[in-house]
Amino acid sequence: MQVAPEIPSKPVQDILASTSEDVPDIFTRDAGKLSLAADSTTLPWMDCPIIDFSLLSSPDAVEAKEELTKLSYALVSWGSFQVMNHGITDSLMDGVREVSKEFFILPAEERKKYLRAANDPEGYGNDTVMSQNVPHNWNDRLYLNVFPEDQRKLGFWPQIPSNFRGTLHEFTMKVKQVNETLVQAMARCLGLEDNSFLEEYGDSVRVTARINFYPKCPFPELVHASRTHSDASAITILLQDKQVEGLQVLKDDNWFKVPIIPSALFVNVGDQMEIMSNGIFKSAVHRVVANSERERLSLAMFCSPDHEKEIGPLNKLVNENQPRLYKTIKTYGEIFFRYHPKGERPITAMRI
Ligand SMILES: O=C(O)CCC(=O)C(=O)O
Ligand SMILES: [Fe+2]
Repeated sequence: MQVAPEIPSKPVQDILASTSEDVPDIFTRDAGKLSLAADSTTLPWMDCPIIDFSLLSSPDAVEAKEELTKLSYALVSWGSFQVMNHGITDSLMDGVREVSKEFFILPAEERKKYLRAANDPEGYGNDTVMSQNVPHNWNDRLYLNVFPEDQRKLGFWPQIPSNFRGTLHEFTMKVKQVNETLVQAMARCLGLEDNSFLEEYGDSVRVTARINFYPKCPFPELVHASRTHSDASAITILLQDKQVEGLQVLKDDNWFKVPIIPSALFVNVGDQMEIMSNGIFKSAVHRVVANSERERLSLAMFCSPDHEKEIGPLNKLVNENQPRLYKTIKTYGEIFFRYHPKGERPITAMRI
């Protein structure tokens, strides 16, 4: 498929600084269809299981089984859940939030050094948009390949603050461990060998960090902070803002607000796990709403199979009662970037 040309945009912060308009129209293209602000006050809170990570590998078989049952429910119903006792300290989580925030509030001249190129997601700036009908997100993000280490393009890694690189590295190594344990538990949920999904990852898990900064918006009901989407990953491990909500998850056609649970990580199933599980686990459809009072920061760590690895529904999950639902695919990340910028959902094109 031909890659459509990108419709260029600057970081939201810099557009705001250079215009007299409250909300420029590149952000409000489908404002007629939006009623996000009204929704946000009246929507119910998401009431999904909180998984105690430490119990997933408990030597007490009954305890471990109970936690696995909770996890199974979360994976097939919500496609997302909160995780406690994951082994990442509060001080590391605060540290990574802190260095991220420090980057986003640097003067434009300094931030500019890390701007991404057209049609390439890696680096700093607004997301790629390829259709005049698709609004830009009210979101500046820094998108970095963080693992394997030889995939890092350090030119995009901020030098200020000086502890940015070390802190993100430390956080990445911890997230990698959380991914492994969770993906093993997810295989157990389906009665499979622990490493069934990890083997599909190929030589190594790929971790991409997406640090999201959502500036305050004078008319939040007119914009998307992040348009409705599901992630391209196998699973996403998300560090939410500590104080400002905004993330919402879709379940059975209804939107739910995701609460902030201090010390917890929010995990969602991405498209590649939905494909590998032959549709048993649901990739979570979610969005983020803007806020007029406060800016918001989040850090999504996308854990995915190696780009060169072909993935598809696991053979053990395909049978007469469960026919194969998805094609075998490679480099899903690239497929994602052909569909999402046009406002389309890539996973629907992967169905047989
Ligand atoms: O900001 C959030 O809470 C979620 C961000 C998100 O969905 C993403 O980066 O893919
Ligand atoms: Fe997402």
